[in-house]
Amino acid sequence: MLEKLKKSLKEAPVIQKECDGQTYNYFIHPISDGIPETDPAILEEIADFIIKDGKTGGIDKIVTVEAMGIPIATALSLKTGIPVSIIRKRAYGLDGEIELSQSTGYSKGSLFINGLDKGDRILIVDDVISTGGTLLPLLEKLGEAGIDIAGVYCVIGRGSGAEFVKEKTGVDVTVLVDIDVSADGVSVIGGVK
Ligand SMILES: O=P(O)(O)OC[C@H]1O[C@H](OP(=O)(O)OP(=O)(O)O)[C@H](O)[C@@H]1O
Ligand code: HPA
Repeated sequence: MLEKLKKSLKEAPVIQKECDGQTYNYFIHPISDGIPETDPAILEEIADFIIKDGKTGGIDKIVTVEAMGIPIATALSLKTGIPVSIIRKRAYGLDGEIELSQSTGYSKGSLFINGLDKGDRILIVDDVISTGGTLLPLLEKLGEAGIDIAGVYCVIGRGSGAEFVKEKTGVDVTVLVDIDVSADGVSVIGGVK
């Protein structure tokens, strides 16, 4: 299961990023960074797994976060015919736009939700969950806006972000592959069976 993804993760280089006086071991992989290039067979493995998992029925929109959720959401959209809505890092000033603050282990910024309506039933997909500092505020804002979450998939999980989000929101985050990242590289430590 997801063998191409797992094999490629073990080959991912790691660099150090500094944020708030802390060093973050940042892995570089086609799914999380588009570098060196993305094998469509890996995108297909991911989309096929999510579809087989059975939560795409009755969904109005696949929702993802700019930038690296986009290829995953697009692969899923092409296979299911479900449209994609993208949470962007820039403001548009449209009526009903919702801003939220995002923090990762290496960055801070704002995200802007547009194009989702109260009562929409959505599936969220993203490339990575690490601290949960992106997904937690996003789920909170979507909840306040009356959006119905059918499922959340993060392809790569590192650290305890998924558990943190579950504890704070009650929402289950399905992580396809769990990894450990050190300055020496990436190891695959678990994931969906
Ligand atoms: O659990 P967290 O610590 O929040 O990390 C996960 C987030 O980090 C990356 O976003 P980034 O803003 O770097 O976006 P990118 O897709 O543009 O690389 C990734 O796409 C997730 O959204
Ligand atoms: O280490 C990382 N690499 C790529 N994307 C990420 N998003 C959170 N952590 C990471």
